[in-house]
Amino acid sequence: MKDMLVLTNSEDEYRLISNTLSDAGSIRRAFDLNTALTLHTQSPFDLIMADIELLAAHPGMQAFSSVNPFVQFIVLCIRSNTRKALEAVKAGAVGYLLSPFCERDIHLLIPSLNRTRSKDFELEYLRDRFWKIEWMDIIRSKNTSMKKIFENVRSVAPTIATVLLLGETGTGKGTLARLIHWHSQRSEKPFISIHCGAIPDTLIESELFGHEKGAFTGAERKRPGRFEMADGGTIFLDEVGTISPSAQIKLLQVLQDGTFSRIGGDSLLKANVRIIAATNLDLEDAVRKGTYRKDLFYRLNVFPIEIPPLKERLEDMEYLVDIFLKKLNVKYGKNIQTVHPSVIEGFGHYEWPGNIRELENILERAYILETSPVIASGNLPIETQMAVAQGIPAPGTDLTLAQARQHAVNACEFSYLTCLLAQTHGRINDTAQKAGITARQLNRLLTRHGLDKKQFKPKKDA
Ligand SMILES: Nc1ncnc2c1ncn2[C@@H]1O[C@H](COP(=O)(O)OP(=O)(O)OP(=O)(O)O)[C@@H](O)[C@H]1O
Repeated sequence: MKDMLVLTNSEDEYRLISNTLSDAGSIRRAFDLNTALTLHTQSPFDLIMADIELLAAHPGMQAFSSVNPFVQFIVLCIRSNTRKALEAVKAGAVGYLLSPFCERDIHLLIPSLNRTRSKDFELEYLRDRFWKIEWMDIIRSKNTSMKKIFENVRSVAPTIATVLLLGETGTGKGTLARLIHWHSQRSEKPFISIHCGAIPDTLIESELFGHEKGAFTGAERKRPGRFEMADGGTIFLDEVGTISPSAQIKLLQVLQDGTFSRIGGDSLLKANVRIIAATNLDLEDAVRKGTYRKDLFYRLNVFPIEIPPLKERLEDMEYLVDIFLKKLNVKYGKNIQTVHPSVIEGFGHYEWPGNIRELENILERAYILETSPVIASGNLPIETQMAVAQGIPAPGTDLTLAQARQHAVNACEFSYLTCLLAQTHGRINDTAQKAGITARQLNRLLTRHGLDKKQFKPKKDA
């Protein structure tokens, strides 16, 4: 879904664009450049369709790009001004529409729009050189808090500062810890992760700091702990809020003096380890209640990063779905490229108590069960299906009847065409005949719904 802005004084053009692209995302309108820039600064747009005269072409595009470097432009321009439109394309616009234009002209621009966006994104980040290419998908976000988080990660990753990651389960704390490690000076050294909550109190100290032979019953051999294993690298202490009081003391010692000793050992060992900790507990509250050491909390809380739950970063739903489908296609080889737009929209009505992990799991299940090239709501768990159903406009919403009807028609056409194309393996003539329309009409519908017949061709065995 895109956030779009139409900058025009023409009522007809605005109406045509908003009707044609209503399914592609949210659309706002401005009548002059200043208002458009104010709206863009408040909440950056992905796509700006602007009258070339109001946009003032190059300077206008630069002003928008300085807020969001990935914003794309389509210029609207009268036929006798084609030269200006071409100049705008040379200056970076992805296309132009010559007035009077029609619905089909708008649809023809959409595939190049998607292509250009991802290429620009990659080029921007390659130029930037800080982020490693394999992490580019993860750091992609439209959400203001997440963008700030990635800026903070960029500042803190190369240092040795202790980082405390806060957030509900499944929000990506472990993923962020890895991101920090892989962008630190220690990336060639080990990243050792330990889930403190999963280890019994009696074993946690020995897991973290190791033990000497005979230190306790069953300690038949000397064993190094995770801090020794992580030497030179990073240790990730997941669920650090759960560790026992005596382990808290030992951890405090590492944070204060950089030293520790194995259980049953006398000698002090040096810890050359960067600590990243995570918790979904309210540690400040635990300190108030006296169940967590205040001095340890302050030592851990040097650079806190709070990750928002998924329901507060719904703008990223499409990016996340994209990442998971790519992974699933590699794992299961089915070549499912999309999730039905109504499903993505419906995801916005769900609470996501398990956050990104829950999204990943339900997509995997739906992927395995899906027999068409598009994931539809039928294979989702019932509570998610109910949320998706809420996204379908019903009487009483703020849509007009005409808009609600158009929405339903689009959804129906989309699922009908994907099922039929799956049956005919993307053969245009067969599909058109079964649908009772001409091949030309079918091609027009495919363009309108962003469907590509190649997606439906049977895969050749390797
Ligand atoms: N930004 C992201 N993009 C794509 N996938 C992500 C992202 N963040 C997390 N994930 C995926 O979501 C799942 C859960 O993430 P992760 O284990 O990092 O969460 P967590 O907050 O550490 O969970 P817990 O508190 O239960 O340990 C993982 O499979 C991870 O790959």
